[in-house]
Amino acid sequence: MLHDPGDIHVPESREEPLLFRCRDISFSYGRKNVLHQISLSAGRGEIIGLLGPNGCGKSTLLRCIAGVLKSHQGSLHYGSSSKSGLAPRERARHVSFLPQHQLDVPGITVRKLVILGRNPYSVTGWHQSAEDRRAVHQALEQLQLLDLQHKPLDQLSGGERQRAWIAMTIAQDTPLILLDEPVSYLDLRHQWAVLEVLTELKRTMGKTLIAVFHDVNHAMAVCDRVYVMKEGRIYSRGCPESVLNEDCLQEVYGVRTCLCSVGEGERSVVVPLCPCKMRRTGPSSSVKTTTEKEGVLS
Ligand SMILES: Nc1ncnc2c1ncn2[C@@H]1O[C@H](COP(=O)(O)OP(=O)(O)OP(=O)(O)O)[C@@H](O)[C@H]1O
Repeated sequence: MLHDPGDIHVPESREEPLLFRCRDISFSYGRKNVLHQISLSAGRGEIIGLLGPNGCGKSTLLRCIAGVLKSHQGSLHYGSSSKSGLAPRERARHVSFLPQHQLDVPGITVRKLVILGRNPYSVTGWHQSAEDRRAVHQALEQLQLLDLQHKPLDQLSGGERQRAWIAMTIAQDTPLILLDEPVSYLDLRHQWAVLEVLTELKRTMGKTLIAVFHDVNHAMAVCDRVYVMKEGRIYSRGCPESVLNEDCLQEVYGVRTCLCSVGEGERSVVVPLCPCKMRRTGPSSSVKTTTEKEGVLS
């Protein structure tokens, strides 16, 4: 059962001006219908999370929003312009998009990759303006890549490469930034460092971000609103704390979870309850926590 009123055209009540909205987007790959009448909006300075199980259509939706795929039905608006009203170069000044998988660019250095993000602004070939240099330096600094900027991309680890692509996307300096699983290859420290960068982009520069997350706790921590998808439809949407509850996660992912408060109760985290095979079965269990192994627990 779908919980989302957006599927039946209920307008969202929003106080801030909308930066982006799409209405009734549908998309098929050949005969395979993947998106069914999706409506979504994003205000200025909002982080929107797209969540849902593998194959539910998140990347396809993001690619439709980016204009990489042309939806068969529905409308897209960036600010007051309809998507069809924007030339590709103009659109690239409005929307940047980091896909889930990137092409190999043999031999290119990190810095040169990030400079490519400035392409929509170049008027005289490859000459870089002071603004280009500032944006490139800032993106490299934000993604902690200054030390790696002259290294070829193909000599970096997967996570370093991911940060370089995010830096390129940020250097494009667009009001709307679309990110498909931006932290999927990153270690714990860099995951949270990148999430911090996304929050800063919103807070200090008023950027609007729409990002796919697989980790519901990432969405819980940084998103103002989330859209949870199931089988090509919006199942539920709203603020993360109210949407990402046990019932929703059970229904959408088929996983039992428990919502816990952390700190002084200012933040909620989702803890998946392990399936029976992994569950400890009592004192005879061979699985022990680190503290138990060290004999800290009696
Ligand atoms: N180029 C393509 N041609 C045909 N079918 C495709 C193509 N790309 C994706 N699909 C199918 O469309 C559906 C949605 O795919 P999509 O990549 O949008 O899902 P997703 O929610 O982003 O999944 P994941 O979490 O695994 O990245 C899937 O069933 C997938 O097999």
